[in-house]
Amino acid sequence: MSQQGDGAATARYKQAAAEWAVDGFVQPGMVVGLGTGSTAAFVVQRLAALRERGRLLDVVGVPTSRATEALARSLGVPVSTLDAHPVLDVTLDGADEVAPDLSLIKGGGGALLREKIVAQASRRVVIVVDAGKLSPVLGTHWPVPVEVMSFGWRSQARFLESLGARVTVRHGAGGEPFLTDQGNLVLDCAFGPIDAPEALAASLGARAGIVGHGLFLNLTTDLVVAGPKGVEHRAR
Ligand SMILES: O=C(CO)[C@H](O)[C@H](O)COP(=O)(O)O
Repeated sequence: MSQQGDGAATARYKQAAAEWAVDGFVQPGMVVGLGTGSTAAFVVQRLAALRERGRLLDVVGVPTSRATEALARSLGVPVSTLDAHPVLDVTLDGADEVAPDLSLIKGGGGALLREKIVAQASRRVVIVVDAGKLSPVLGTHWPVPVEVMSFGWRSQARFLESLGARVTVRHGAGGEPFLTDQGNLVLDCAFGPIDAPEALAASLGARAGIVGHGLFLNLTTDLVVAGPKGVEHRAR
């Protein structure tokens, strides 16, 4: 799932931002949260390329999805678990939409729950994006993914509609309902521009059956954004 499309220029910006972030934030011996999606894949590829040059050999990654774990293993990047490393030095991850205060919508790849767990366990959360992800107000360009248990999911859909969302059940490429790594459904909730994300997050967080949502508030410590003018770093 991709909002802006993955044109060649967008892919180049994602790669440039990912490489800048790895080079700038990953130090020898660190335990690094590895996000999910095409930008996070560039992070994993950079770590693998540096390993091939004999650098960052003792860095260990904690993947946020089975897909990222498979990629890291295939490229020879060592992986571990959050249980083995309950506090991470830094996490590098992408995002779908980034507001000026560095709050985010995430979960386009369906890994929102593990991504948030890993981000909350990290001393530093570095979000890596192409400039097309920047937005004046969360919700302007992207729905909020909400992960729900399949038990009673229609009840959650009605609840989300009562909050003002247009709700779509996410499906996989083959037309089957998309299931997260936890076996849950994702309801993509188009709210339009969200005036009060904290209040919305509180409502979502209080509802039984909702196991996670893609509003990432007060988690980003650093943003690395790449676009036609180059790479820019913003710290919160
Ligand atoms: O939240 C995510 C996955 O759950 C991704 O970080 C987000 O969807 C951005 O993806 P990409 O880097 O492919 O544009």
